Amino acid sequence: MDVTGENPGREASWKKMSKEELEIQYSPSGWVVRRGAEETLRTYSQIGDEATKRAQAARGSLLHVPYGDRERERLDIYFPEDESEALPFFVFFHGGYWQSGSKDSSAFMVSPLTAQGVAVVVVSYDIAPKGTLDQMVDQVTQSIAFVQKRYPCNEGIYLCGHSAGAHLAAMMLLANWTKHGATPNLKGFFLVSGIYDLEPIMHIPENEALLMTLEDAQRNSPQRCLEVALTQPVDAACPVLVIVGQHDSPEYHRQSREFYQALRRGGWKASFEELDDLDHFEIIWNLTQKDYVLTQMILKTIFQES
Ligand SMILES: Nc1ccccc1C(=O)C[C@H](N)C(=O)O
Repeated sequence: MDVTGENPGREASWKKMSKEELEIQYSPSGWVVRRGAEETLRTYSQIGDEATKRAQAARGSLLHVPYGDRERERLDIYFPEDESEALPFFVFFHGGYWQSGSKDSSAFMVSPLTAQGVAVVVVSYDIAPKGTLDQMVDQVTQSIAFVQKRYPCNEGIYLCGHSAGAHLAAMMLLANWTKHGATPNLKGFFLVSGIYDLEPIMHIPENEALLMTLEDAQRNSPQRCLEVALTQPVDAACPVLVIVGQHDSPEYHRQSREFYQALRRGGWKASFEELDDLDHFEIIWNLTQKDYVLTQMILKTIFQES
């Protein structure tokens, strides 16, 4: 029993870490097992670049569509052969610590999903130092409202984010849609290897570009917002999959598990999946493959087979 009556060791677990240990815990490439860190990062961009080139070259896509006035407020839409507008839409937010990556290297899942009749949207947003976290959250909200307005007959909008992108997607569980003029038909969330409490990030070198204050970190932490807001899920039937790789660091595991638990307490239909023998990067680049366990999980959720 914890004598303080508080959650035993929870916040304390990272607050007791040295700066060096925090930096290690929050460096995903330091935990990979099959390649070196550098080679992993290279492979990740290579696979992303190639998948995106292939997807963009195929017919049936709308590229660089503006969802706002700023230069980075652009998205790509990839359609299945059957170009109906009554399709499920899978919207993807890339990772890269809110300071790297773009839609032009993140279209990993286009081929296996469009082959099954799902439209895929890949979104760019203003990464740091140009964009602040508040702006990124706002842009992501705007991009989803845009998809809803443009395709009002959609058969569901499914949000997926990786790493920092999982954070942005998770913030959408708490979004204020009235401000954006459309309530999206959200039918599912896939949160892959994400960060849901931003406070530890203030203490690692990545914050030099983000320049988060404690208030910024707290306001943009879905973990904290869920715990304090006590909002009911807009749709209690909407599945939220919190997914982490076996070879993600212990802090990434802790973040995913605690966010999953907060979702459950908040009444969300959340599930937690640890994917066997995968690191922070393989977990997303494998989405180029139709037989990959996560590709199959996504398709099952969209087409509701159990
Ligand atoms: N999470 C990511 C997602 C996509 C691309 C990079 C990252 C990184 O975290 C890079 C970090 N500088 C690393 O070395 O682990």
